[in-house]
Amino acid sequence: MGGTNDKERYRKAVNAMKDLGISEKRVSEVLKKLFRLYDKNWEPIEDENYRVLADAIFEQENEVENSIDNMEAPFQDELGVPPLKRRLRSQADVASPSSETPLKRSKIREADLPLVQKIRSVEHEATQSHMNDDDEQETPISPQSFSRVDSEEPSQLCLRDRTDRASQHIKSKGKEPVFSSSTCPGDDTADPNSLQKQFKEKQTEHNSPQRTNRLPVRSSFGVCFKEPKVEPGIILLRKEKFTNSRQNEGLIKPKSEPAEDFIPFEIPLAVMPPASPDRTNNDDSLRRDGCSTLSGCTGQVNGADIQPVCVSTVSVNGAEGLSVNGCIGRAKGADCSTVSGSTGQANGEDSMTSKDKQDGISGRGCKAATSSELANVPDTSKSFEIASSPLGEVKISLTCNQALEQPDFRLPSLNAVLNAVEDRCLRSFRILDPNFSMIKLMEEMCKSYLELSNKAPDPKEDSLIHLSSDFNFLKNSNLRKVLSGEGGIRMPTSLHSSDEVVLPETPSILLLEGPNCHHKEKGDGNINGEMYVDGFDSNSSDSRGLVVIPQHVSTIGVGPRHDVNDISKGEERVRISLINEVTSESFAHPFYYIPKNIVYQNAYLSFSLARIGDEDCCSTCFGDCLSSSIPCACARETGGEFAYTLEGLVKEEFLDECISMNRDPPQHRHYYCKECPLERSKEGICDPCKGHLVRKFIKECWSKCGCNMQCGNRVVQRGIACNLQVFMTSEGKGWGLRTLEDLPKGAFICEYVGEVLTNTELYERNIQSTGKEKHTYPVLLDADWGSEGVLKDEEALCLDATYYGNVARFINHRCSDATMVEIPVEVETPDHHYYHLAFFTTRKVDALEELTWDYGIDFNDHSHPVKAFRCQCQSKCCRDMKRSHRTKSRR
Ligand SMILES: C[S@@+](CC[C@H](N)C(=O)[O-])C[C@H]1O[C@@H](n2cnc3c(N)ncnc32)[C@H](O)[C@@H]1O
Repeated sequence: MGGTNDKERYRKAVNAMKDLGISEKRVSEVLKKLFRLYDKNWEPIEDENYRVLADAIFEQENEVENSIDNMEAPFQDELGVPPLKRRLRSQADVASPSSETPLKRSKIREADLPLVQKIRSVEHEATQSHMNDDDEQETPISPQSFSRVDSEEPSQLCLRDRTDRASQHIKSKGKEPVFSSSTCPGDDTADPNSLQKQFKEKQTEHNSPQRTNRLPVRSSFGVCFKEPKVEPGIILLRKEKFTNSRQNEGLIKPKSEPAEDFIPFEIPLAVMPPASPDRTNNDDSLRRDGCSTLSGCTGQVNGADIQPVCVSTVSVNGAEGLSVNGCIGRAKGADCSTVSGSTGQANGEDSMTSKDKQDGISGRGCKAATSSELANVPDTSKSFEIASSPLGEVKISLTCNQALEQPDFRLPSLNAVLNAVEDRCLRSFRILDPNFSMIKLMEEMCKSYLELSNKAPDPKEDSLIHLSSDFNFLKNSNLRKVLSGEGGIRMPTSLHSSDEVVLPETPSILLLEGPNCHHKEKGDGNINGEMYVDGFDSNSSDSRGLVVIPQHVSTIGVGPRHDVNDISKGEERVRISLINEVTSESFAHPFYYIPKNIVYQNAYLSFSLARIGDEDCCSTCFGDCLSSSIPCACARETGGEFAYTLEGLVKEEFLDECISMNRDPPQHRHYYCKECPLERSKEGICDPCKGHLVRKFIKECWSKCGCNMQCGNRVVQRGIACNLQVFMTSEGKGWGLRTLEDLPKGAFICEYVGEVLTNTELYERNIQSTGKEKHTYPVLLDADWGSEGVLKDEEALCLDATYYGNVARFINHRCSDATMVEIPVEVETPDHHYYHLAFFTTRKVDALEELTWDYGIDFNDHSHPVKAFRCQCQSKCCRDMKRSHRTKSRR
């Protein structure tokens, strides 16, 4: 058993199923069972163009889907069903009472009973055999354990049987129309040549929120994982080394497994150690001008496709000089060394892909290696191929450096990893499209990479992406953090207290510009012709990174592009331009411009009209409240007088009080929480509350008021009205905000906009920080924290403008005599737990003057583990003592 004949037949079966869009892995699993069932006899399996095989695969898939559909969410979690999809699924189920009931879904067609039953028997037998080698007795499975479906039920027709359809198709493949319109009314898949299309549609159907029945777990239909193939340059090692206990858990292991001699059933993915310079450069026996292939797999290569159980080195290509973690495809015409391991039995030709053969390079330069050479292959790093361009020239792989050697390391399934990433994306990047798929995204990346690498370089442009030949830098990089939604920095900052809070990072992966790109703090950033990415550690040999971006394009690598003529994308009433007259640094802030706050996830914000009592609105007012002789109810908050003048400025007295509070907080009243959310979120002992300034609020009219939008008591809600510009500061503060027009004292500039987070969410964002980030953008909405008993977490709110924010995220700090002061403003809700933080000028400000704000940092509090930044505010009253001493001594 396990001879060439078997291999050929196995391969044929795989190819036949491939035509139906079924992955080799799925085929292998089922084939293995059938093979046992039919006593290693191929005929019944091959009969009718593999009808039995197709039936069994589809049936098994139906069963898995059904059982998962019927599971409780926690179990679906374990299986990696994405929460969004789960939500959609349950909505769809509720919305469609007529859709399949769980009972119906769990049914199995009567016609298929014997086959399924038999397979189960075999599985059962094998399990028993696995559990107790001496126990050869078959435990009968009762037919009653399978429900029956009324095959006459019309509503079942469309839903039911891809099994039937596939079988019919197989029977008459290529000869006649298979799916008659009578099979399923409205079915447009009757085209005999479009089975692939049909399965694609199945997939769409699965992913569609409108779907009324089930959403699948990831399967070979749901997401097309790239089936592993042996590429030139892949070293195949023994699969035993890469199995782990988890994978084995689900396996049926009969006493003897002849089928495994030729069917690589167990490990679903190629495991590829990435190119290490040592290996590729020093080990000539394994490298021949481009690629080496070792095969040590017991399951082995036969022609074009293969091989789940492969361990490969890198395909290093000579031609383009590109290597992405060893995953760039072999350059055409490169030689190939093939090494056969002891049990693996590939010859050079067999291990070539079909494309290789087309290229006419099959076997050229291939040489055999011994199993001792194979054993010398360092095995410290493993990569899992995840996605690739259509022909496999570019691939993305995931590397687990040395992780596999760790005793506790458990190889997660790719499904679980992808689901986790998709979850993170849903949370962190607001990706709401249920069809969003990481795999597709990565495939697009491969395609784009390929396209760009094939494009003749424009001599005027230095714009091609240079990817590091070693992606190990991801280990330490911000890029990884950002892509995974992690990131942050511990720094002391709070608007107005010296409390240390943990702040999120700027996702500073980004991508410097053109040939001049450099990072000030990291030397010239150019190592081996590659540039540093902002935030990467120049001391680490791993720090080579991405350089994208041609000089003339203001864009970023991850996130949106920004229009330098209006970074607000037209979301504000005025345009907000951006300019850099100081450095060559491009604008590379990976944030989304939002003009209004948006809740991130758990923050509790309730804007119901019912909560606004008569005393908190002016429902009988008309026109402009400020023109009325008697102030309306909305002035109650400010002591019966409106805070704004008829000119729309904050009244001087009110403003001065707010300024004074900021300049000298100890002189003003503080609230002390019984249990401070800031302290509560820290680990260890919960320190007493350090106090929160009792602030003066402005209350604006709102929707329950009778006045109009031009009412003088609606200033902040009308949005930015003056001409602002984001500019590069000359003092080393990075980007800043300035006015392009003269402004009077008390003028509204903008509000601080960002994601509304709970204090815990902010804390969680930041415990994942790397501590290297340059800029941070959180503020606390803590004005009311101390006034209530014990604040629930969902009521302890913060704003974080790191990923989503408005122009205020560019406002720099200035100690004490800043040009702006922040004032809390109520608009939608009369209570103080959520409010808008609005900036007003503290004095007359001239055109082109920087707009600054006192963050309230206590630079002298040395208990802070990390200082926010070295203050460059240039104020005579600068509180950063070191900075001011240094400045004085230089004078
Ligand atoms: C809210 S951001 C302001 C915009 C920031 N300059 C930028 O380029 O994105 C706050 C960060 O700006 C920098 N910054 C703000 N004020 C500063 C000051 N007075 N001196 C030095 N750096 C300052 C610090 O890196 C701080 O973490």
